[in-house]
Amino acid sequence: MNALTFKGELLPSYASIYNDEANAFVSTLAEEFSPRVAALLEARKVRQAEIDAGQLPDFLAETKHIREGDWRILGIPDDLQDRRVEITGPVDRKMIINALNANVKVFMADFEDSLSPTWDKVAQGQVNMRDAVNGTISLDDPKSGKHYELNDDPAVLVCRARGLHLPEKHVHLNGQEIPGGLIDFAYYFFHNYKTLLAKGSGPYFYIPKLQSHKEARWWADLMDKAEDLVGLERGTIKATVLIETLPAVFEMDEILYEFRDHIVALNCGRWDYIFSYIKTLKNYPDRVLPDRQVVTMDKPFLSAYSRLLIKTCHKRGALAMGGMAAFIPAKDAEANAAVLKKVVGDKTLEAKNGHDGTWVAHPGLADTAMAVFNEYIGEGKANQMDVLRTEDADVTAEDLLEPCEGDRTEEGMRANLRIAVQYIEAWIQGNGCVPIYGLMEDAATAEISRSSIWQWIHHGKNLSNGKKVTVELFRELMLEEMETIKSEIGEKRFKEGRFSEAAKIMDRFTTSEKLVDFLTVPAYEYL
Ligand SMILES: CC(=O)SCCNC(=O)CCNC(=O)[C@H](O)C(C)(C)COP(=O)(O)OP(=O)(O)OC[C@H]1O[C@@H](n2cnc3c(N)ncnc32)[C@H](O)[C@@H]1OP(=O)(O)O
Ligand SMILES: O=CC(=O)O
Ligand SMILES: [Mg+2]
Repeated sequence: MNALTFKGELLPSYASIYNDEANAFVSTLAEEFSPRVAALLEARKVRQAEIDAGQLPDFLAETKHIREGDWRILGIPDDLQDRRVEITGPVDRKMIINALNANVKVFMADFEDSLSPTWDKVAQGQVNMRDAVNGTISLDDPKSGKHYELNDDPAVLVCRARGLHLPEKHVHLNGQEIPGGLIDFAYYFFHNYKTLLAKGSGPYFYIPKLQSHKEARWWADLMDKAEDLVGLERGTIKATVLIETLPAVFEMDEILYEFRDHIVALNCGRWDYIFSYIKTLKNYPDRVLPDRQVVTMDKPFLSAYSRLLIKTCHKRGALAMGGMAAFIPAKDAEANAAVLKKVVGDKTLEAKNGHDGTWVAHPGLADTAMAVFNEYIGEGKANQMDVLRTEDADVTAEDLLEPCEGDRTEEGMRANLRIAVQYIEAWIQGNGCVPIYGLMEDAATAEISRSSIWQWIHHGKNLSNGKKVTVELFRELMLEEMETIKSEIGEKRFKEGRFSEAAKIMDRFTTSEKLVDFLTVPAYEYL
C-alpha cells in the first residue's frame, strides 16, 4: 500500500484526523476506487454526446428486469424512519451546533453544494464532525460573545460527501488527486463509525449528483469495502441518494437496486435537477427554461419527477425525501410572513404528493415545515410510506422531459447575472453558501443562474421585451449590473472583494462555445 501525499498544510489541530491509521485506511480505498472514477466520468460524456446528437434520455432497455422485478431494499434503521424535516448546512462549527440543536429530525452536514472546498474548510470540517459525533463540539464566538454547545437531544447526523466530478487536489495517491467524495466519505466513516454505532445511530451519508446506476455501484462497492476493512456487517453504512440529475431520474429503480444493502431514501435535489435539465438538454431549443423564478415544483416536468420518485421509493421500501425551498427568513415581520407563506405552499405540495420529509436551509423555517408535515403524516406515524401512488398513470419519459412554459425577462436575466457574480465571488473567497435577495444561494442554485444565460445566448432567444439575448447584450448588462452590485453592497466591500475576477469567470462561463460542466471545477483553480 502506498502512502498518501498531502499538499495542504497539516495544522496541529488536524493531526488527529490525518493520523497514520486513518491515512492507511483511506489509501487502501483510494488505491482500489480512484482509478474507476475516470471511466465513470467518461461514460457521462459518451451519454451526453448521444443526447446532444438527438437521442433524448429514456428508461434503459437493458435494465427493464430490475424495474419490473419484485425486490425491496434491505431496511431503514430506527433513527432514520422519521425524517419529516431536515436542515442542511456547511460543516462550519457554529452551523453544525445550531443545526443539530434546531427543531428538525436530521441535519445534513454538507461537504458539497454549500461548501467551498478550501483545504482548511475540508480539514476543519472533519474535526468539527468528529467533535459533533463525540458530543464535545462547542464554540465561543469572539464577535458576539455567545457560547455554543449541543442540546441534550440533537438531530441525527448525515454527512454529504462531494460528487464524483470534484477531485481533492490537496491529497494525492500515486501522484494523482483523490476524488473529493472519497476523502469526505472515508475520513468521516473511519473516525466516527464506532461512536455512532455505540449511540444507536450509524455512519449515514447523503450521496450527490449521481448520473447512472453504474455510479451507484461505485459508491455501494466503496461502502462494502469500508465495512469489510473494519469488520462491520453488510449494510451498516446507510445512504440517501440525491436524484438531482436528469439522467438519474430514468434510473431510480436501478440506483435503489445497486445500493439495496445501503440505501434508505432518495431525495429530490430540485436545484441541481433544474440545472441538469438545462445542461443535459442544452442542444434542444424547445426545452430552454424561462426565468429561474418561475421554475417551481408545480411545473409539470418537476411534478412528474417528484411523483415518480415517491412511487419508486415507496414500492421498494425506501423513503422519498423532498427538497429545498431556498427561502430564508426576512428580518422585517411582514416580509417574513410572506416568506413563511411561500414555504407553507412549497412544503404542502411535497407533503400532499406523498414525500416523507423535506429540507429547510435555515432554523427559522423548521417549525413551519414541521407543522405542514405533521398534518400530512398524521398522528402515530413516522412517514408516508403507505402512499404508494398506485392509482397514478405511469410517469413517462415525455412527462419528465416536458418543456417548461414561462417568460424570459430582462429583469430575470439581470437577476441571474447579479446572483451568479456574487455567488462566484463568495465561492472563490471560500464561502459556499450565501444569502442573496432573500434566498440561500449555493453551488446548485447559482449553476441555474449562470447556465440559463449561456443557453439563452446559445439559442438566440428573445426576452419578453423583444431584445435578443446575445454575447453583446450579456456584456452590456454585466457592466450595468456590476454597478448595481456595488451600490447594493457598498464601495468598500466591493473594492475589498474579488468581484472583477468573479466577473471574468462569469464572462468565460457565459460566452464559451461549450457549456462548462460544473462551475465549481474551473472555480476550484482559484481556491
Ligand atoms: C441546493 C442544495 O444543495 S441546498 C443544501 C445546501 N445549502 C445549504 O445547506 C444552505 C444552508 N444555509 C445557510 O448556509 C445559511 O442559512 C445562509 C448562508 C443562507 C444564511 O445564513 P446567515 O446569513 O447566517 O443567516 P442568519 O443571519 O439569518 O442566521 C441566524 C442564525 O441562524 C443560524 N443558521 C442559519 N442557517 C443555518 C443552517 N442552515 N444551519 C444551522 N444554523 C443556521 C446562523 O448561524 C445564525 O446563528 P446565530 O444566531 O447563532 O449567529
Ligand atoms: O442538493 C440539492 C439540490 O437541490 O441541488
Ligand atoms: Mg445539489
